[in-house]
Amino acid sequence: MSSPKSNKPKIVTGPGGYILQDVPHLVDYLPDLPTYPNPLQDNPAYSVVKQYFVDADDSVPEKVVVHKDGPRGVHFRRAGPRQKVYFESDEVHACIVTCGGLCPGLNTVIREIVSSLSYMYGVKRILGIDGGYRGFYAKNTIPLNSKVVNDIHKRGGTILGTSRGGHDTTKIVDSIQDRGINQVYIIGGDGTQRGASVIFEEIRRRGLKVAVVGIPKTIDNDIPVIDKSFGFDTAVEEAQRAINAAHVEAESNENGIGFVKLMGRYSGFIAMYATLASRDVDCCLIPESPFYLEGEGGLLEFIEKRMKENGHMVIVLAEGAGQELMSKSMESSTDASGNKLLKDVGLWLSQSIKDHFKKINMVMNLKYIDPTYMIRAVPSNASDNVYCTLLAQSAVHGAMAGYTGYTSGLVNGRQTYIPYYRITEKQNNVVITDRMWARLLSSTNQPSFLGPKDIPEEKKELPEKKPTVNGENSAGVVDIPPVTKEIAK
Ligand SMILES: Nc1ncnc2c1ncn2[C@@H]1O[C@H](COP(=O)(O)OP(=O)(O)O)[C@@H](O)[C@H]1O
Ligand SMILES: O=P(O)(O)OC[C@H]1O[C@](O)(COP(=O)(O)O)[C@@H](O)[C@@H]1O
Ligand SMILES: [Mg+2]
Repeated sequence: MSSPKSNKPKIVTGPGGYILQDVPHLVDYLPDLPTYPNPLQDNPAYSVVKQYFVDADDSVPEKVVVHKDGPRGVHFRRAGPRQKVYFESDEVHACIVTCGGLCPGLNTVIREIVSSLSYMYGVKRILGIDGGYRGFYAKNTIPLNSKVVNDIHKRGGTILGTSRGGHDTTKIVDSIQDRGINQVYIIGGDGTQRGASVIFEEIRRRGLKVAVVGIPKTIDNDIPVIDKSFGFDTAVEEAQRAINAAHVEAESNENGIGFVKLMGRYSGFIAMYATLASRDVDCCLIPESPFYLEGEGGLLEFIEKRMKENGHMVIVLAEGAGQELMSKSMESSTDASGNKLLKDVGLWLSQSIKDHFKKINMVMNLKYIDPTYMIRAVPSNASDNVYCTLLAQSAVHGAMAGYTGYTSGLVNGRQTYIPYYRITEKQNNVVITDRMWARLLSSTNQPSFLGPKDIPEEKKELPEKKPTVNGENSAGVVDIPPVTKEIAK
């Protein structure tokens, strides 16, 4: 195991190739902290639960499908209430912040963090940070209690407000220290979790008794390790409304094309799942799967063929798809967080399709629907609400138990604590050589548009050998393109 005071990963190994990628704990750098009995043991809701405290040695495997002779592999610490806590109820001064883009379920997570702290641990002092990271030092705080958050899960967005950019570690940690905050709940995507990681490092460097907890939010589902992000199901469901409308328009017009653009900067999960769910989609285009327009095997040839066969079609496009096809001369810039701003591939592609049909002198009616922000702004659905609740409760149990520097996340259906480096090192992407994308291709009956040059070498050589993720090969991780992140303050 690495030295507890260092910022090296905490790795515990065991028999049979067992590896625990553990999360930091306050006692790693404050060894003499007192502990207290968990107040949950007197909570009537928990008194009937047979084993309500999680065993200290419980962990959750990252991969559930393993070869019979293979090692036990990587595990994460199981989330849940512990017998001893490192904070007394009166001592806790918590804060919650939401950062990055919107995602259905943000308000539910806020509500459930507040409820868990108040109802399970008797915490009375909870602050909302207004408007993302910069709210720590540039804005007033919002006092939160069960009454204030009672109804908020029925609303989209975040009652705390959010922002991009403005992450100034020193100012943020100064503010945490000055206000006497000792539990920080940070809800946000990949960028936010990177920010949380540096806040945690600074807090550890200063030797503060402050638990830093991340809760992963990403409508694009681009955060690795976790099964999926909260709000993703809601987004896929909401996308159905746009796809249905596109289908109705397409069917009702002569040679109609219904064309829907969905979110997905680098990861096409929303487009892929919305397509699979709908069954009305003839072609799905995502950032991970290159395509080309002209010539044999190109997109335009396929559209023409499908139109001649069916008289209408529906196309779903993720916003990050085909970016490389658009004019290089079009200026590309970044948002305040350093994320590359995308060119509008939807408008460009619909114009290219229109031009093509004009050229071949064929009647065609294209209706372009861009529901991107509508999908993101809705409240979360029932299953996401349950997910948000468990996520928030797990996050709170971990902080009360003294864990810090972690992201709370669902792994193979179990709540876990994941060290930041596993969340921030990679990005979750659709792996187009895996089974899920093949399922989509066979469902839409679209060509892959891939040439041999588009298939990674290792996939050509080792088609069968790679162990599957969750038994389905449904998602993979790739390195984040270095150009995407330049932090603007
Ligand atoms: N590498 C980083 N280090 C510190 N803060 C970061 C980093 N990347 C992003 N952030 C901050 O995290 C916040 C959200 O990031 P952003 O990329 O906009 O959204 P998301 O977290 O949803 O991916 C912003 O305030 C941004 O300044
Ligand atoms: O216009 P905004 O608010 O910058 O958001 C647009 C982007 O937000 C996203 O929903 C992802 O946002 P996050 O990185 O914050 O999760 C992308 O799909 C989209 O490109
Ligand atoms: Mg992001």
